[in-house]
Amino acid sequence: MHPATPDADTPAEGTDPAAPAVAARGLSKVYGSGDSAVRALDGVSVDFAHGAFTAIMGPSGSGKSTLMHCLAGLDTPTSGTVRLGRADITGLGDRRLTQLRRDRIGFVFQAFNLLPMLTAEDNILLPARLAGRAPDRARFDRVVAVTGLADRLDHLPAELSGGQQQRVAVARALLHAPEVVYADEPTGNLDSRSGAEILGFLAESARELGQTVVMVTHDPRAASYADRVVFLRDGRPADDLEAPTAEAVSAHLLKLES
Ligand SMILES: Nc1ncnc2c1ncn2[C@@H]1O[C@H](COP(=O)(O)OP(=O)(O)OP(=O)(O)O)[C@@H](O)[C@H]1O
Repeated sequence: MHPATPDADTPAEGTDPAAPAVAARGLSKVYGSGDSAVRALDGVSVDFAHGAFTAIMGPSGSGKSTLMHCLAGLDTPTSGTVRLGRADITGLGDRRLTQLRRDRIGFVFQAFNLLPMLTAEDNILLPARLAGRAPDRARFDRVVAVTGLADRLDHLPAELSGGQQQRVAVARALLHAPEVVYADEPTGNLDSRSGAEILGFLAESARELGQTVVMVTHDPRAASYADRVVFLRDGRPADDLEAPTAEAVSAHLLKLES
């Protein structure tokens, strides 16, 4: 299905299909001050296109998590701006940021953060219920179909494999058609088969649901599922690779680490 098709995925207010889904301009982040100051990001400008699946990679300490946290409104940059669609999210207060994360962003982290006493279905629906939104049934059915969870909906997390639990977390993140899904090492706790499944779902959600996905990973094989890899070094974009293969990603990483 084409991302621009007007249906349950109608973009939220403030989006502009012609503009990037997310744009960072001159983003810097300094932790601490004086002699102990660490410049985690050093003037990062990068765009993430609508419906693209992008991996962020780079050596340890290169600023990947800091960049993702600033893009997602979980951390405040020292300078520079982040736009989500047309909206500049830098400088928003805590309340507005919390609301924006809830309404317009989805998160998939390494720890699945499912509630053990709720079924898969109730876990997927929980954020919508907490936000007081009536869940969109058509969207729910589509997301459940994409994540292959139809016959697992009444299971508790403890009755699901790690891969299935992570699929529930992905479905939960995708349900409200967020403008962007941020995934931080989403396969870190999974065996390679379950990891491949989750990456397949993220890639499919970009292709079939028009979902913008930004993923931090250390794994060249994981990055090869993305449409593009942005490499960081010392808090700065160092390289950009389209249609990555695991081999090409490894070669770029080796070059960056040398
Ligand atoms: N809260 C913090 N206080 C001080 N320094 C920090 C903080 N968070 C990160 N840093 C520093 O900022 C730099 C970038 O960290 P960041 O976690 O973004 O890197 P990363 O590329 O995600 O690393 P890794 O691959 O090891 O997870 C590092 O030097 C780190 O030590």
